[in-house]
Amino acid sequence: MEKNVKVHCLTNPVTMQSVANVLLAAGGSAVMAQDEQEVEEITAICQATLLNTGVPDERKIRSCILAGKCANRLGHPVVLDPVGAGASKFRRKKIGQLLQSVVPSIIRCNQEEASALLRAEDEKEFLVLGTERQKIEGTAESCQQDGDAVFSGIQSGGVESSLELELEKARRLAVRLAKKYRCTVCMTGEQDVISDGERVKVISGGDGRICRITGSGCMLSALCALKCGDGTDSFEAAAEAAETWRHCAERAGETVDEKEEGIGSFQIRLLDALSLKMEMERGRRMEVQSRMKQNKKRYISPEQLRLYAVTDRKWLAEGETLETVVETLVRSGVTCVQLREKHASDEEIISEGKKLNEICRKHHVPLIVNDRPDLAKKIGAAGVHVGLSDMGIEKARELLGEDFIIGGSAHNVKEALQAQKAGADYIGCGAVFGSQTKSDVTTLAKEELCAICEAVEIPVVAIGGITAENIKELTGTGIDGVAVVSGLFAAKDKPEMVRRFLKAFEMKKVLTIAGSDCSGGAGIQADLKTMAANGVYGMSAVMALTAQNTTGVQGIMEVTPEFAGQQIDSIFTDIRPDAVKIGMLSSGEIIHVVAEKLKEYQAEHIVLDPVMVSTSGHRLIQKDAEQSLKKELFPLAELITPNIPEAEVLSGRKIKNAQDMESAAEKIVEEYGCAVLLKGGHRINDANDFLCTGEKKVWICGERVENPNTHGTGCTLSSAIASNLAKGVGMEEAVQKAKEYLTEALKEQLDLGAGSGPMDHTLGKIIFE
Ligand SMILES: Cc1ncc(COP(=O)(O)OP(=O)(O)O)c(N)n1
Ligand SMILES: Cc1ncsc1CCOP(=O)(O)O
Ligand SMILES: [Mg+2]
Repeated sequence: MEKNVKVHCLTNPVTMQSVANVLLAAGGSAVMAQDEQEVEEITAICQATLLNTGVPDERKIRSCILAGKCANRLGHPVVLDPVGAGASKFRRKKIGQLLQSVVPSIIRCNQEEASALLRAEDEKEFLVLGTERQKIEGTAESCQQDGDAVFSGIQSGGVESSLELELEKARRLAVRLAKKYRCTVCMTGEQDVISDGERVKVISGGDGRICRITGSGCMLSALCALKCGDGTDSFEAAAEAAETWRHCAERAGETVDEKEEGIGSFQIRLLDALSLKMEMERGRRMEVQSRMKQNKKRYISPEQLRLYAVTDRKWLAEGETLETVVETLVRSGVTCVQLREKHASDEEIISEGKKLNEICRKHHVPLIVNDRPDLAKKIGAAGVHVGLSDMGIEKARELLGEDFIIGGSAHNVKEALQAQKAGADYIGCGAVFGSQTKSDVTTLAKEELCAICEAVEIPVVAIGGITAENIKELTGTGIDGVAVVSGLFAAKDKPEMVRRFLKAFEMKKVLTIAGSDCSGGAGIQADLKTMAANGVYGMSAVMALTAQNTTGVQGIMEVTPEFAGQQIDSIFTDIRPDAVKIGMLSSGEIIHVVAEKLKEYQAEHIVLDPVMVSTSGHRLIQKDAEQSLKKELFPLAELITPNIPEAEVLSGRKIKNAQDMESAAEKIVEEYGCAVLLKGGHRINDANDFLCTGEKKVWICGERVENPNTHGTGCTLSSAIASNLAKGVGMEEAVQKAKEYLTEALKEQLDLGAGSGPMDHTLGKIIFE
């Protein structure tokens, strides 16, 4: 919050004081007026209006309507908290009337209230919510995670948590309500769902104790009003408020001493957490401001360059205009916009630029003007992009001073370093995939792009022919974002296209289904370390605990098949993995459950390390389990990674040399239909593996590293391959990169334990100190 935002609160008598305190703690202030004779005057001197219908009566609703209409006229944001909207006919009617007269920016409600607001129109929604809802229809709301004061005394016993809707239903509910009232909905519950009808954000975390506090929902509504009172887009404001509130609840929960303190202390800690968070943010903001002042430079962060939309009217469909399309794109999540209209006159660029600038400013997205520093200045844009045949960067800086962003183009490392030296704030590199928008371009090789990213300190964006499909080929190049013309402007469904582009930047998630190695060198421990080092988010479903160390295995305790399945359910129903690595599964029953679950969830990119025979030749799983593995899991795998003894069992052939390896791998591919990476190991060669995918047969050569500590190399290799596949890398490159990672880990020469020790999965790098 930059300035002290005043929120006009028409509030709930039960929570009036809490609302005032929360606004003060968050750095704003509350002004409370309710009489019809003064509400409009007070609305006008505040920056936001909060309509909490609280304990409604005719006069209160009339005042809410007057204040809401006045705020609408003045363009001030209005937050509506329709307390207990479905609890009585009177409430339903009065809140309905209010919504006919006032356009809210945000409706902050719980799921019951959301349904009640939709109910008049669509009775079916209630049926979808199930019988539990019917039990309380027309009565009070449940605990509802936001503890609204009015109803905290009349909860209908025993139905609280069973009233929570499944997330998907909650999402649909929020989207429908947002569409119906053309506003943002901030719907609290087990998880908070924020939607403006197009965008949806789900927020989790917090602390269950918050629902035992009177008025926590009212306080959140006040935070929503405060956030949008400073001009923040209502969707962002609601999401920020809900995130802040859950964060504060978590902090409060952590600081309450459960033995000594009760719910009263929790409430105080909640306020403490809020004020401390705001203090910290204020401190950080001042630091950034003073840094910006010192540098006197407009700063563009790598995040702001993530999805950079570059205009070209030629891609617009009938009925579309640059303004409507840019508005849709930035609302959907585009992070930067460039006005690039090669055939427009100066006057047209200035007038179009001013309109786009307004839209971009509203959504806090920088507008950059192509080629012309002079026009960027006239428009008041955030910056300019100049190429090699335009005005040079130094000259542009002279003209614009230190406050404008300047982007430069580069096609090789030398040009990139020159642009950086000349004072560019970011670099655009292309055309990475050719282009139908710009004809006079040469294609920039991926290797050159990697070298540029490595060489410069400033952010780099790739440009040219980038689509939601081919963007994954840019994974691992080091770019900070992509600049896109036709891929966005010619898209039919633009919000969906933005979502697809942004998804490419999301952190990828990988699941390991394997056994634990308490000594940390192999099994799920090695898998998780490998995933972290390879930049993906690791998750694990533990199939067995082993007591082992570098000298051997001392004990095994399997989980039950039911529990094995339960873990996989927990993972897939919340954080869907982009790839799965399967390691040691010791019984046929567990293998069966794993196969069924992976089929049920249609898991992708399954890499299976068939831990059947140790490198020394010992069988590690029972015969029936081996059959289940072959019959049930191999057909689901994209790749299996046997060592030589395992490949001998699978192919039924002896493997004595490289040629035997090739024919054994081909036989396995033929029989089981999945790709095979046959690991050379010390019996044939130390570092070369044979990859056979059916279409392609290739030796993947690696560097031989003298290191006796090889505990967990198989787990590490397969996890690294799964991580690469999750990032969208093709199979051959995924294997090649995984082998390089393994080589580096071996080269660290970690030497722990009495036997064959583990590797250093961090490659000796400490990422936080
Ligand atoms: C982000 C971004 N990168 C590169 C370019 C290309 O600029 P330039 O080489 O000057 O070519 P034109 O766009 O002027 O045709 C760009 N515009 N944006
Ligand atoms: C301006 C520019 N510079 C290199 S390629 C290009 C055009 C990119 O357009 P598209 O994304 O439609 O290929
Ligand atoms: Mg140019």
